Amino acid sequence: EELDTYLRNKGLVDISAQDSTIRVQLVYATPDNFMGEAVYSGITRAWLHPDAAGKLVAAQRLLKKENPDLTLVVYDAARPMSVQRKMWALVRGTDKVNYVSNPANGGGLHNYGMAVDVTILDKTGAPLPMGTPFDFFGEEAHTNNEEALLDAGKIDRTAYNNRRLLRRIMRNAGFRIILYEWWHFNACSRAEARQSYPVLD
Ligand SMILES: C[C@@H](N)C(=O)N[C@H](C)C(=O)O
Ligand SMILES: [Zn+2]
Repeated sequence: EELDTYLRNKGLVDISAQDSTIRVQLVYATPDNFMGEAVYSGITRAWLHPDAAGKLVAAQRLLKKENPDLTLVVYDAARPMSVQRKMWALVRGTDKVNYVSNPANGGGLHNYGMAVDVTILDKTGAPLPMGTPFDFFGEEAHTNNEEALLDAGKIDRTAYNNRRLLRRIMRNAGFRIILYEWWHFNACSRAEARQSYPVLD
C-alpha cells in the first residue's frame, strides 16, 4: 500500500470511491502487460487527480444512460515517473516509441494523474471488441484513420462502432483522445498539466 499512500498524499483520489460502478483492473500490477512483469507494487486502487476523476465519473454516467448493461473499466490511471522510465526503456530506439511518453520530455499525462486507459465491459464482464487488445502497439490501435482500417478489413464494424461509443462518452465528459491508442484519454493538454498539476515521481 506504499504507492497508494504516496498517490493519496499527492492529492489524488481513488476512482472507486468516487463511483463504485466503475471497474478497475490494474494491468501493470500484474505480469500480464507489455512489459511482462508487474511494475506496480503497493498499489490496490486506481488514482486520478480530482479534475480527471470528475470527468471519468461523468463519462460513466453518460455510458450508463446509453446502456445500463455496460460499464467503464480502468486499466491504468495515475502512473509514477519511475514506472514511465521502465516503460520507456523497453520501447526506446524501437518502432514503438509513439506508444509510450518519453520521461525526458516530462512524461505523459498519466504522470500527473490526468490520463486514464479505459475500455467498456458488457454485463458479463467481458470487454467489448475494440479491434485490438489494450496496449496493442500498432496501426490497428490508431484513432485517426479508422474508416481506412475498416475498409481494409483491419478492424470490423462492431469494433469501429464500439470505439466510437467509447470516444463519444469520453469526449462528452471532457476528455481528449490521442492518435495512437484508442484506450487512452487525456483530461487536459500537456501544457496545462505541466503548469497546473504536480508530477508524480
Ligand atoms: C503504455 C501506454 N498504455 C500509455 O499509457 N501510453 C501513453 C502514450 C503514455 O505513456 O503516456
Ligand atoms: Zn494511457
